[in-house]
Amino acid sequence: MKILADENMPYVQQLFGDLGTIETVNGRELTPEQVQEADVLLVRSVTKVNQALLALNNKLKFVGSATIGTDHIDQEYLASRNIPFSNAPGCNATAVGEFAFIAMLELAQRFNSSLKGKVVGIVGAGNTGTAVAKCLEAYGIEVLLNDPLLQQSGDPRCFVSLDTLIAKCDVISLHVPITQQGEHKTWYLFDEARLNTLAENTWLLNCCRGEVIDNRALIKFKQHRDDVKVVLDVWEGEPNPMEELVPYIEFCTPHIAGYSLEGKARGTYMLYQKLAEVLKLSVSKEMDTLLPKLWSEQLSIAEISSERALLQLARFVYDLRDDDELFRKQFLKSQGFDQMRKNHTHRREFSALKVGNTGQTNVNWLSNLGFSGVEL
Ligand SMILES: NC(=O)C1=CN([C@@H]2O[C@H](COP(=O)(O)OP(=O)(O)OC[C@H]3O[C@@H](n4cnc5c(N)ncnc54)[C@H](O)[C@@H]3O)[C@@H](O)[C@H]2O)C=CC1
Ligand SMILES: O=C(O)C(=O)[C@H](O)COP(=O)(O)O
Repeated sequence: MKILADENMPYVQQLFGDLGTIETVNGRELTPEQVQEADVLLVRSVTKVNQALLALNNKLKFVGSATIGTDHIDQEYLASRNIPFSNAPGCNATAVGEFAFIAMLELAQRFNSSLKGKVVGIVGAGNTGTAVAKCLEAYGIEVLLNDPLLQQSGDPRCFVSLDTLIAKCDVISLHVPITQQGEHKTWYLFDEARLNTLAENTWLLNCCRGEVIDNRALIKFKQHRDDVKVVLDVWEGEPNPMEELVPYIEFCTPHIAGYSLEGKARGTYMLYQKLAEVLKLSVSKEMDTLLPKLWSEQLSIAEISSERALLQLARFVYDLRDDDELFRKQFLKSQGFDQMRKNHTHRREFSALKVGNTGQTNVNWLSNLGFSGVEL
């Protein structure tokens, strides 16, 4: 069996090695000729899987995408050819949640403000949006949710309209899939008109898909609204963000909010489980055996005395400033955006850090934030 896998997918050899021959490929440049002989195709978000890509292949038994988003997959076409497909829902939700939380702490530090006391609005309350809310609520932040689809489906949480969220929130974090049709389409959800409704001093974060914000309109908006601060992990026209936009953005990253080691491993592992199901094989491998041990056995914390101390702890896990600095140096170089993604050192999730309480004060809330080993 020939298994074609994106070169940026960790643990493919360990999980799929027994099942066939693995060939790794650059997912962004994959051609129909390369796919021709594949029995299994494992991709990430940069590969458009459609009729054009699969035109020469008549033996494909499974397509898997180790991602949450599925906008790069023509699922209708796969179904028409009876090719089973699976993505990896939720695989990197914790990574995105922690990324957005850390970015908010960084904004607070940069603008001599405090995250504590702000109201945060989450647009899209699925896996990633809920993961952000979990971090914020552990830290005692008030969160408002907007998700008309979940609201209509009877989700028992409390929801507000997007207009109310914009009016009431100091911080807005976007977590919707990209959709181009229907009543709740998200393409340019934040267009010029909506950007102009943002309250003074709003912080806006986009960790979902670039086109949820009209990036040209954002440039125009920022030219006269320096009070609004923006964090972008995703960009319209990836891998080529608009050059004029970058100077207006506080923290720039190349679509790596979901790049925790655990998140990527979970993505590959979920595809392994799905392929085993499709091929009727038993699942013989455990995900936990893939990951390196806990990152630090013990970090004893007397107290987190201030938001600054919390940011120090967060930076110990992931220092967003490093990626931002590299992004500004690299994004205009040929392949700069993709090289940064390819070479990204996977950060660990909070759960990889074992935090010990010295008993002097109550730091139990850190376990709600996701850290391991906090004594209760
Ligand atoms: N930057 C990154 O590295 C990553 C980006 N993503 C992106 O984030 C998106 C969301 O991921 P998840 O939360 O896991 O997906 P999910 O499917 O669990 O949740 C998305 C939520 O958005 C809601 N929604 C859809 N249209 C909406 C609208 N117009 N207004 C408000 N809510 C709306 C849906 O009802 C759903 O509850 C993915 O589709 C993907 O595009 C996901 C993972 C990593
Ligand atoms: O899961 C998703 O959806 C994402 O956006 C991915 O985390 C992005 O990573 P790649 O699949 O492009 O490596």
